Amino acid sequence: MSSEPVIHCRDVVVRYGPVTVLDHVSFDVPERKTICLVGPNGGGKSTLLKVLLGLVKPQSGTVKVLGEDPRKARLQVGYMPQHVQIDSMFPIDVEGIVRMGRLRHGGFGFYTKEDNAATERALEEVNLLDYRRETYINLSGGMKQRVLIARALVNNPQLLLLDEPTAMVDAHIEAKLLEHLKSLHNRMTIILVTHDASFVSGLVDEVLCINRTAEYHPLEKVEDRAVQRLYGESVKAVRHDHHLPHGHSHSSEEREEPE
Ligand SMILES: Nc1ncnc2c1ncn2[C@@H]1O[C@H](COP(=O)(O)OP(=O)(O)OP(=O)(O)O)[C@@H](O)[C@H]1O
Repeated sequence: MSSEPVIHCRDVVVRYGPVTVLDHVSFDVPERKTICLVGPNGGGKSTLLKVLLGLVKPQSGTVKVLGEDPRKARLQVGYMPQHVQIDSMFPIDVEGIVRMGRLRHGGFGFYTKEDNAATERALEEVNLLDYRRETYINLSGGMKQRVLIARALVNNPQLLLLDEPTAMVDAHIEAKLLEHLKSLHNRMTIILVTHDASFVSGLVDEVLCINRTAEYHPLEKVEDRAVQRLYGESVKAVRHDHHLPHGHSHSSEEREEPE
């Protein structure tokens, strides 16, 4: 592979009406790095992910994903959103959710054999093949999260974007997700947004702090007080010790998880 960065942003400006959300943001992400995005609420993290997905077009600046315009690179980018709105009157199964990741722009219609095989592989990867016919909305937070990861992986992407992947799960599920991300680390470039930065210990190569601007900080620097003032409390939690805090919990709804 070439040494071209997987992500290249130069002087990217995004405004919503009169409000500048990203102000001359410039950074590169080299191949097979795992980068954590941290920053205060409203700092522009989700907007930056949308720019990388080609969903938000900057007013100015250059964005290249895998050397292309983000919209062209879209099929090589896996995306796990924070939430998926599923109407409870529309009982889509696990397989249906994952297969959605195979939809091409304007390509509604029948799924091919390849689509079905890719769906199966992705479900196997997250160990949920036996749950393929279960109704998605009935699953626990941790299982839903794994289904969404399978959907993000279904095109065997070169770049994986995860928006708050631990937002709805308990500490033991976090630990499993961490192990899974470590296993993907050698295969693809990973960008993850998190408020729960203790989760990323031992996984991320660098932290990209976003607060209207973007700045890389090596892990050891983000505990610096000046950095914390700029980018908020979330930065504080990035540590090198590789344990998850005991009793740390986001939800009590978990049911027994398949290993
Ligand atoms: N579609 C939109 N129209 C107008 N303003 C928006 C839109 N999307 C986001 N914003 C505003 O842009 C700013 C940045 O939002 P963004 O969601 O990117 O931040 P964030 O860092 O992801 O925040 P959080 O940590 O709370 O998820 C916020 O002030 C938000 O209210």
